[in-house]
Amino acid sequence: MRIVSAHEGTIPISSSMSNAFIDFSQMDCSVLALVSDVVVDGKPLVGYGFNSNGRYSAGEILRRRILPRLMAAPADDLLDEAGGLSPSAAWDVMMRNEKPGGHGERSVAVGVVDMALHDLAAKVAGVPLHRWIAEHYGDGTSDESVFVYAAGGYYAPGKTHADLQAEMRGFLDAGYEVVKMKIGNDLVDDLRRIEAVLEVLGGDGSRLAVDVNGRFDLDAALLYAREIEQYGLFWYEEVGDPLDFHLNATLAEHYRGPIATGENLFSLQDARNLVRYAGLRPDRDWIQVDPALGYGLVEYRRIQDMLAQHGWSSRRCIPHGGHQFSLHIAAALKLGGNESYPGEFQPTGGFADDAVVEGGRVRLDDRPGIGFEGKAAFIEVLRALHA
Ligand SMILES: O=C([O-])CC(=O)C(=O)O
Ligand SMILES: [Mg+2]
Repeated sequence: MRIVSAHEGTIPISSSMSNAFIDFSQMDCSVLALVSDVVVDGKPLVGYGFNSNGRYSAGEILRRRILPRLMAAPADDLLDEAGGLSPSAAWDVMMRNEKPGGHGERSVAVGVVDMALHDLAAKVAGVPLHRWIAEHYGDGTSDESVFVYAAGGYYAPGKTHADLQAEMRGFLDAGYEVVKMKIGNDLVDDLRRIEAVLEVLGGDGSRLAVDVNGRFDLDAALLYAREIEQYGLFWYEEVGDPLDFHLNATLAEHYRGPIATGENLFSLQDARNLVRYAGLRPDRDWIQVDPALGYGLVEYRRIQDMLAQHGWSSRRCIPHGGHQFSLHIAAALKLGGNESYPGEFQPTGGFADDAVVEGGRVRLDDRPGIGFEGKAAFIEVLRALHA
């Protein structure tokens, strides 16, 4: 098989909300279609990818470096020994003449292509991606359903505590059991917001995660830690700068509850430094590396191998991003779960339109590949790329 053409574009996923570090008024996203020469029912199979959320589109890198290398490679360089499309062989091609370190947003560009390659490989095999992953990289089996938590609770102009409560109630009504909200703007107001959400959760802090988005210095991290420890929260997320491992290690000495971080670490090397130096505790903390932002699933598997060598279970990983790609990865690599954005980051965010969350878990469906075809508003955008 051969990739006949690559079609890359940028779409807005902007909104009026903000976290403690950025607003999303200018947020956008790279999207990609890889058209193959494999024809089924009179149509070529096409693999689709996009770059999760939270980092801007990476079109320049895709257009100038990554896609030209992919498209110039002899077809055989992208295949495995059995003649199937090999995302790991393609990874080596895409990363030719790229120095180590300084991963920046190159990892985002490679992640978009890696997602499309995996979508295509599974479609060629005629199976849902989780099955393809389980067969090629896993133990041959996937979890039938995946734990998901509902992420939201953003700051937004005019948003009241009652609005926040209504949002969280909506998540519970939709079948979620754990919810996440943003904190980090103002201690007094944040404590009131947390208590408002706890009211909706019947006072059960173990069902509420809070996310600082990297805003705090060490003093603020410890101050908030002292204030929120009493609630017994699900986790305290990305408290300081993603690369400030010392801050995280000091926090872990003082805060007994679970800590989550890693959504802004984009490489094996960064994830390894996190595990080596950030004081994370394999019995309670969570690693949130997002395969779409961090060089794709090929790199994410290397991260999983590294974690296993350091005594970490894959069940301690719950990727950031709330996308369908990670949902398949979570099922096939037996992760702890996956993020979900029931309301945000449209049209890319969320799972298939017919996905049902029950008891805080979502079942995988049988659509071939990642299954963007089951997400009407998004597949329309993706198909327009190669129409
Ligand atoms: O607000 C964001 O950038 C998204 C985020 O941190 C998350 O989903 O954990
Ligand atoms: Mg986060």
